Amino acid sequence: MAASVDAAVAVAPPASSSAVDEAGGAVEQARTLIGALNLLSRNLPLPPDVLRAVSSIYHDGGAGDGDGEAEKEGDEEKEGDEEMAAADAAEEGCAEGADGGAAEGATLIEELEDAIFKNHKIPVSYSELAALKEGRFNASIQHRLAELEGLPSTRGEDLQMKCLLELYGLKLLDLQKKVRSDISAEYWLHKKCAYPEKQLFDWGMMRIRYPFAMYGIGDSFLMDADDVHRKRRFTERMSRLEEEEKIQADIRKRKFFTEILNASREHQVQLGTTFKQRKQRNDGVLAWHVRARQRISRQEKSRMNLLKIGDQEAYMRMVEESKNERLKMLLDKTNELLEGIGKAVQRQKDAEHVSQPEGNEVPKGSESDSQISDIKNESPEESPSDDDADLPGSADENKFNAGRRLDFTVHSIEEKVTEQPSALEGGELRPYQLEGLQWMLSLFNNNLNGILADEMGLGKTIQTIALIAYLLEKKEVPGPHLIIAPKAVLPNWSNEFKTWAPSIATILYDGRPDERRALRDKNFDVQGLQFNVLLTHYDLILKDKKFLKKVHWHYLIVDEGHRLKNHECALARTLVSGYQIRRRLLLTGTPIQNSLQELWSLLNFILPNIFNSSQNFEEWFNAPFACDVSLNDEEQLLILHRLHQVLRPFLLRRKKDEVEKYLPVKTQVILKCDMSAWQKAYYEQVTSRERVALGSGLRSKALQNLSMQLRKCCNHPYLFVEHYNMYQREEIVRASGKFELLDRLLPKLQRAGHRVLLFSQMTKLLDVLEVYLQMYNFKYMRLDGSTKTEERGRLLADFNKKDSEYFMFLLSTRAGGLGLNLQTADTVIIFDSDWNPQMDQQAEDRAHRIGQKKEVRVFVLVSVGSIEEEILDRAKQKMGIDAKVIQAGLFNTTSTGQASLVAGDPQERHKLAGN
Ligand SMILES: Nc1ncnc2c1ncn2[C@@H]1O[C@H](COP(=O)(O)OP(=O)(O)OP(=O)(O)O)[C@@H](O)[C@H]1O
Repeated sequence: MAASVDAAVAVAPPASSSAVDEAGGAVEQARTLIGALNLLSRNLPLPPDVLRAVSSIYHDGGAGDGDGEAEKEGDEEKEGDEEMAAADAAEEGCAEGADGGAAEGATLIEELEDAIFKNHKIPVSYSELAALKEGRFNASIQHRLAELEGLPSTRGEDLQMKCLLELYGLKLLDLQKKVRSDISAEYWLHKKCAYPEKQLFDWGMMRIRYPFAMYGIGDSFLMDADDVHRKRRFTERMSRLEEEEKIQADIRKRKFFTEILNASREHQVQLGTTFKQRKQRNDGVLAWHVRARQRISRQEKSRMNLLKIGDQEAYMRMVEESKNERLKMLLDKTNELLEGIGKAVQRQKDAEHVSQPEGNEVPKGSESDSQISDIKNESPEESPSDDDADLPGSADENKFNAGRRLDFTVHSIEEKVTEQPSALEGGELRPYQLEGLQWMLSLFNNNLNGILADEMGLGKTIQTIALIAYLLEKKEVPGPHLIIAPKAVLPNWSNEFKTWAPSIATILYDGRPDERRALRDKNFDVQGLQFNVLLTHYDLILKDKKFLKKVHWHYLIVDEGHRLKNHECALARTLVSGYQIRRRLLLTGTPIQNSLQELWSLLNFILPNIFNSSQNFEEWFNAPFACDVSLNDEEQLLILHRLHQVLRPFLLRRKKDEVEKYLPVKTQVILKCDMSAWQKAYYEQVTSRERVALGSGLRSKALQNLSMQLRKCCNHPYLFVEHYNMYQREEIVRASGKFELLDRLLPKLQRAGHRVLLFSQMTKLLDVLEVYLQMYNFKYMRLDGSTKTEERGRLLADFNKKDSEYFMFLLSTRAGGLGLNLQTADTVIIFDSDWNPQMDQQAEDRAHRIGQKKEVRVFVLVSVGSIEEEILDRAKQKMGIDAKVIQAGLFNTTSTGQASLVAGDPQERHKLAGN
């Protein structure tokens, strides 16, 4: 205890000069301290007043200031031990040179401090304690340094050296601490950062350096005291680690984002490449489709071109190559039809061959002999028959040239006509007329019948007369031939026969019954027939069937053959069933008037064994005209071409602009006129009244009647009143818009030297017109259904004669539109249009025909806002069918291939004939 007190005294700070002034206080403090130490050495608790005094002394700074202390931290970490060892070493060194009780005194002081702190009621924080210890430690170092520096140099050399070493060692203490701390931190960081995944765990362990069990409950103060340095270091390290970690996290983040960025860039590049590839692929596919479409449309175009130029074989080859199943099916079906027709034709020819072995039909011309002999010498077995499926060439080839094969089958026996028969005296046949004659002769030679369908005014009458003359002259076929024509046309026929072939005996079988009986008595005598040709009209075919059917007619020629457009009509039935006729020839300028059905009826009439089913025909060929069948342009054209192939061998049609190049043109002008107030009132009344009538059930009749009444309104109101003569001259014009227009037009036409044909559907209107023309002193003639046959001839002759005084010819469209030659007129007025546009066209062509020298003007009068506008529209539609079927058909001889076959390679003929 004494030692402790001494030590306490020894380590007590030396008294300064100022302290001397307070010496009393210091003595007192020393006493207090000594008393306290005595108590403590006996393990007695410090009374509160002593403790307070000691505390106050201590806190006033006296106790710890300048003390050279050394800490003992037995369980401290290595670094702590090293520090303490260094401190101890320093203290040991000092002890040798100074008094050795200083360390012991310091220990007592520490114990005293600890006791004070233990008994201190106010808790001392860990940091305060740490700071206290640190302060004590530093003070002892400073104290020792001062001691060492203050030592006299007179001591022994060894001691002097030791003291110097200690002095330098202590001076290096701070540096040593710093170096050690840096090295350990670096080492730790290096170690920890090498295994970043362990960091969290290690950090946790660092924070809980010792297990809690090592400290007793309530030893938190102690724990804190132990950890003070460690925590500080840890705090530093932590902050460094955190910093490092932050940097690492930042680096990782950057790396991560860089990777993401790179990946996204890579992805973008990849996407770009993929898009590029996909685009390339899509572009390729698109380009392929475009090319395919272009190829298809090119193919379509070239197929259409082939169709248009009529190269069926090349066309069909292209269709075969294409993958168009629909076209193939159409071709196959129509091919079947063509094959069927071809076989039927062959059957008919064979049958005729057998039944007429004497063969009037065999050509006798020297030129044709060689061509025909082969066929003539053929036995029936050798000739191509319907069941000869083994015609040369592959089935495909047969399919490709089915049209040509049909053509050849029909016209297999050819006879070239180079000059007209000498009996034809009236003029010289034009080249196309000679071709027409040759075509008709070909049908005759092949035991077949046909339709001569040249445009009106191209000389069908003359060509027929030429055929009859040729048969008489070259074939020794004198007839008898029966020519049936509309009554109005009979005089024309009679005149043409007289003009062109006066040597051919012709009788015009017409007139009253007694006149006809007289004719029969004269010409049908027991020795035979006294005529070559009998001309009559349709009515008498029915009326005088009893007599006429007894004759074996060689040729039946029906002019205006479209009369037979209904194969069920009485005339057709009578001719087919009641008459003995070997050959039939139809003449018509308008083979199609309304529908394809009509055309089939004509074909059925001329060749009933071949065109025996309208069903197939219509099924396949009516499609382009049916509203409910959807066909594209090519399909329509194809069907029309196939139809033309069927028709071509049996139908010959030439158009004026093709063959009569010098014929002046015909122009049509539609003149629209307003109706007068009177006409409009009537028009209104008719429509409202008929509307009421329509409700009563008689719909179609009412409609027909309505149409007729409306057309009357459009023409003239006088058609509704009885005594129009009572009106004044001006009234007749003012009452009708069309008359007003005529009133302005006619004087001009007359002054300009034109001559006018005026056609109307209504004879009553012709009456009104007559009144008007008389009022104005226009010279006119009139022809309608009531005009007698002999009178008609005279009228035509008077009108056509040179310097005729007649300015106008009034004609009813029905009676005057057919067969008349009125080419001395150059103006045609269609006062009211027919529902059938072909009727109007026939009327127009009375003037526009061979012999016409001037341009022909056609004026069509139409009342504005009336039914007549609808009639015009309908007319256009109907003309469309005609344009498709007939006009586009190239039914001239060159396009039939017939001419080319005649002139062509004999091998080709043989090939087609199957020989
Ligand atoms: N080769 C010719 N030389 C001179 N005139 C001709 C010739 N051919 C025809 N004609 C004349 O042309 C006119 C019309 O001839 P044709 O009456 O035979 O025609 P079409 O075709 O029968 O007419 P439509 O169909 O109207 O009855 C007639 O006056 C006729 O005399």
